[in-house]
Amino acid sequence: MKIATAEQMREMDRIVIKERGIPSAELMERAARALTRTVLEQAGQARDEGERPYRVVCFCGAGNNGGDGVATARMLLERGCEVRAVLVGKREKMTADCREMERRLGEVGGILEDFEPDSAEFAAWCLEADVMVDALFGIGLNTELRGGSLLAVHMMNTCDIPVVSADIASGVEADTGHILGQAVQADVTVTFSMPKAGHFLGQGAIHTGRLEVAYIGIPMDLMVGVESQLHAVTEQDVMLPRRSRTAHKGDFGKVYLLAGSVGYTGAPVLAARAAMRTGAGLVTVGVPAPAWPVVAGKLDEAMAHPLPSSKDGDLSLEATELVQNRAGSSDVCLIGPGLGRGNSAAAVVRTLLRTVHAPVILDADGINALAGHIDVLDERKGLITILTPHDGEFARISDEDISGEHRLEAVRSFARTHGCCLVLKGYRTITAFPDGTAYINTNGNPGMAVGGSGDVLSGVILSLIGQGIPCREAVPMAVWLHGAAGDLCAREMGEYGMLPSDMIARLPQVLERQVLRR
Ligand SMILES: NC(=O)C1=CN([C@@H]2O[C@H](COP(=O)(O)OP(=O)(O)OC[C@H]3O[C@@H](n4cnc5c(N)ncnc54)[C@H](O)[C@@H]3O)[C@@H](O)[C@H]2O)[C@H](O)CC1
Ligand SMILES: [K+]
Repeated sequence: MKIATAEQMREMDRIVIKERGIPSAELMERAARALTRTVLEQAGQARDEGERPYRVVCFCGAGNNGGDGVATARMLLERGCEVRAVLVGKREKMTADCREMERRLGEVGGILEDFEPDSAEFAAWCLEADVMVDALFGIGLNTELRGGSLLAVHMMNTCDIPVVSADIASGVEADTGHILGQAVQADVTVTFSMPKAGHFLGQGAIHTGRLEVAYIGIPMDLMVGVESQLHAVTEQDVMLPRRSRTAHKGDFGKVYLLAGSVGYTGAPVLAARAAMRTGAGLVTVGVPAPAWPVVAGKLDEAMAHPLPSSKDGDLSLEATELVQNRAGSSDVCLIGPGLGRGNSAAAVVRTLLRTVHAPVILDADGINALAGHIDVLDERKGLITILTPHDGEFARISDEDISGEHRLEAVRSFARTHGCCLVLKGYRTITAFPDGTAYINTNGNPGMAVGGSGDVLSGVILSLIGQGIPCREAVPMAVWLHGAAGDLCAREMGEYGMLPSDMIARLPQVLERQVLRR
């Protein structure tokens, strides 16, 4: 799903209103309809309306986001709810559409009160509310919250009542996810037409809660025409091709893994199993000889072969030629899970990068082998290299600042500079390509933050690329599928006890749901 900037949204609105003849107030009505639906849904989840009508308080700013809130208040009133709409801001600053919505609210007997933060009566009324609507600021927010706005945010965040935000949680900067002073903690955000980067990046992602994207009638050609290099990956974006009835194993990729060492025998097993469970045709695993009996004993379908190793069990330089031959005759290679940080293993990795022309996925110690040798990656420009670091591994190979809202730019900049695909793992994993296109993942949970989880991801990527899915689709899809398997585990067994092997076991179900039926 494409992500739009605040500027692109404003431009779309301008064209719709000026050139397509849809009045701005009509867009606001449609936005309010979507908000109203979600507010009623939220209220209905907490209690049955039977005993007394739902009670909703709408905090409205003076801009058009506030206008959405005022229109929502009217719709809820018409639906029989008890509603109070309060203006948080100066009356003289109200936009024309916000004023128009106040007039329409008056027509059905409602009023837009001034927000009185010190009113005990208002506070007591709010405490009995079923839902709060946050319509203080949307994409127009440009300075830190102050005065009444801050107090309204504080009320919403401390009342323990579900909050529905209009467009974006107030206080979150739409293009960065940066918090301007303080921000509303929404339970649900209903955004209009297209999502914004602030819904997914930095603290903004946390403040957004569940995100709903409401279509409010902006003509499709305008949305399709938005030139965006930023995408959010959701279930609708993940489509796996249906398998040909006449297929054989050669059609689904011959993939090679160079992984494992003494003490790290689980990583190659998890990555190979994940590759198999994602549908790879033939999986071969090269493992240093001392670790080989353990790895081979756990893999039935994959073919594990022992490699020359040093006395301490690390891969030795003598393995180079053998590995080069295996890797060279494969469709794609994954190098690194559990490979260890020995000098000879790192040297073998670098030689492979210099000589193997197949796409290479570097994970864990495969990435560490680039520390101080980033030129090896640069020299591969033109050949596909995919790096899947977590923050620590990324820090070892780059000087980029990955804190908060800098994360997206850091990943993009690295992918651009080094001509690779970079997957920075973590909450809202980001995948970037050399042309600046980036994908933000939207699923997953903290139960996935455990050793072995990354090995599963690299195995899924390996498998999809081996099956011929272009890198640009395969990598963001793999990240989402990995997250979906994790979410399924969390639902079934909780975030504490789930293991990477449980995620592998659920990959088949997750994949099957995404297969194109036509
Ligand atoms: N995109 C659409 O299709 C539609 C958008 N709608 C809604 O309109 C808002 C954007 O409205 P806008 O009036 O441009 O901005 P805001 O309401 O977000 O902000 C109002 C105004 O406030 C000033 N301001 C900014 N920061 C502060 C601050 N910290 N303190 C005080 N004042 C501040 C600034 O001048 C802003 O211009 C969009 O998000 C949607 O919710 C339509 O209703 C439907 C169509
Ligand atoms: K808002």
